[in-house]
Amino acid sequence: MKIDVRQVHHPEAVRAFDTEALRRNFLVEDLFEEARIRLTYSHVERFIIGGAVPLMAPLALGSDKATIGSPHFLDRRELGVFNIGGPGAVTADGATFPLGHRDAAYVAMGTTEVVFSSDDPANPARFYLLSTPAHARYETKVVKVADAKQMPLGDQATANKRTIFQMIHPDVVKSCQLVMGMTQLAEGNIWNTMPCHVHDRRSEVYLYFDLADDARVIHLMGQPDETRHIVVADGQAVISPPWSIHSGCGTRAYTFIWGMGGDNIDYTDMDMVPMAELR
Ligand SMILES: O=C[C@H](O)[C@@H](O)CC(=O)C(=O)O
Ligand SMILES: [Zn+2]
Repeated sequence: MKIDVRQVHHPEAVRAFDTEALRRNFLVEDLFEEARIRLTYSHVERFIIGGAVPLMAPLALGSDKATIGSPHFLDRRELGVFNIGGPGAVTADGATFPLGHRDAAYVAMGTTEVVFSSDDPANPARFYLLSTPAHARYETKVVKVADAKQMPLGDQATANKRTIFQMIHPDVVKSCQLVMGMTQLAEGNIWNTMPCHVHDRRSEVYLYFDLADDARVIHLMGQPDETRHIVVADGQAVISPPWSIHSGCGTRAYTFIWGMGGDNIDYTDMDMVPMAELR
């Protein structure tokens, strides 16, 4: 198994990046390939960002000497799994956890075998994976989208009416540093996370999905006074370093999975950026 590696950058260096360099360093494309697990290792927060699309044969999550360096993927890590495809299951050390469309699972540190499967290869599961280093073993648990902590946000007038589903969150499941959930925009709404924020003590990854083939999200990144954009298609993820805003405007409504790691697990700990400071 080969893992694509992404380095970290000083924000002053990123100011000089052209479109191609921004995409090569911060956008994760081709996450979901049939019958494969694809992984990207980012030195930002040591996130591992992945996709698994099992067909007939289940797919086992292996480790990698060059990046992880432990015999098993989760020896010193925890894992969030979100199913954005058809019904499937994640099996952790022999215990099978069924995951329907948009359900999630938290997989505990110390799990030696993690296997992904689809119920029907004609309508395969699409598992989005986000992993961070961990220091303690908590409980592997399914979080059904119906059991998420829901938070309505935004307004139709500002085209940002949306629902936040907090799923891997201290109020729902215990984790070391991983905090994850999903944000669904209401029909006719296009903006996420605007007004925007930063949180220097935490990094974040956004995985955009539920976009038509010809729909795009114009994702905004960069320091608040040095913003850049990345044009994102369905099933692609953007890495947001601690110094970067993370916000987006779609050509129509979409859904995204956000995941954070870092110095605290307080979802509300954000430094709001005043509109007048954006450049
Ligand atoms: O730190 C929190 C994250 O950036 C997201 O949860 C924000 C988000 O989903 C939204 O405003 O739509
Ligand atoms: Zn954030």
